[in-house]
Amino acid sequence: MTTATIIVAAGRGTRAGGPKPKQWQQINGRMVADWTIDLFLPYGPVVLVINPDDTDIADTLKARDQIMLATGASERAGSVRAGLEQLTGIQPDKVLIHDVARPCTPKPVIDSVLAALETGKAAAPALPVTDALWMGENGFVTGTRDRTGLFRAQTPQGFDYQTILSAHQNHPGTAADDVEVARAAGIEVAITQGSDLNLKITAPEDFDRASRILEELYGSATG
Ligand SMILES: Nc1ccn([C@@H]2O[C@H](COP(=O)(O)OP(=O)(O)OP(=O)(O)O)[C@@H](O)[C@H]2O)c(=O)n1
Ligand SMILES: C[C@](O)(CO)[C@H](O)COP(=O)(O)O
Repeated sequence: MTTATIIVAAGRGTRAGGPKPKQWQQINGRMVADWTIDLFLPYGPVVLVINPDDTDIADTLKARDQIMLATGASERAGSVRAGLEQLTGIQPDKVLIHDVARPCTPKPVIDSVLAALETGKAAAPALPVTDALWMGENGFVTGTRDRTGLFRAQTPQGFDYQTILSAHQNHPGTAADDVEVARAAGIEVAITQGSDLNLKITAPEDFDRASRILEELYGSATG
C-alpha cells in the first residue's frame, strides 16, 4: 500500500499574526513547516501546497528530498485539490491531508488514521467536546446547546486516493475540511482518536503552547 501526504500551507496565517505567515515562522529553532513535514516523510512522498506569493520560500523547500510543491488557491479546498492533482503521476493508494499549522501531531494519531483506512475509505481524528456549550451575544449568555455527539475535528484526514480526488473534483465551492467534501460525496468517514497535543496554531499564544508540546515530545533540543 502506498501512502502520500498533502500538507496544505497556502494560508496567510492572519489570526496568528507576526512578520510572515505562521508556517514560515520559527519554533524551537526550526520553521513550523519543517516540524510538520518531518512528521510525514517516514510514510512516503509529501506534497507541500504553498501560496503563489511564497516563491522565495519555495526555492529553499525544493532542496529537500521527497517533497513536491504545488500552488495553492484562495480557499483551503482549492489548495487541497491542487495537492491531489499533483499526485496523479504517483497514484498512491492512500492519501493523508494535513494542516501545516499542526506541527505537534503525535505519531499514534497518524497511525490510527492509517489503520482505519485498512478497512474503510475515509478516516479522521477528533476529540469529543467536553465543555458545556453556550450561545452568546453582546457579552451575555443567550442559550445553551447539547454537546452530545459533538466532536472537535483534527487532521491528518485520510482517504482512499481515487475516492477523495473524485470527491474534490466534483465538489462545488468551499469546505471547512476534507471530511465535509467526502461526506458531500456520500463517503462514510470513521472517527479515530485525536489528541490535545495535536493543536492547530491559530492565535499568537499558540506558538508558545506548540513550543512546549514539541519539547515534551522531542526533548529540549532545538532541531
Ligand atoms: N487558501 C488556503 C487557506 C488555508 N490553507 C491551509 O489550511 C490550513 C488550515 O487553515 P488555517 O489554520 O485557517 O490557516 P490560515 O488560513 O493560514 O489562517 P488564517 O485564517 O488565520 O489566515 C493551514 O495549514 C493553511 O495554510 C491553504 O492551504 N490554503
Ligand atoms: C481542517 C481543520 O483543521 C479541522 O479542524 C480546520 O477546519 C481548518 O482550519 P480553520 O480554522 O477552520 O480555518
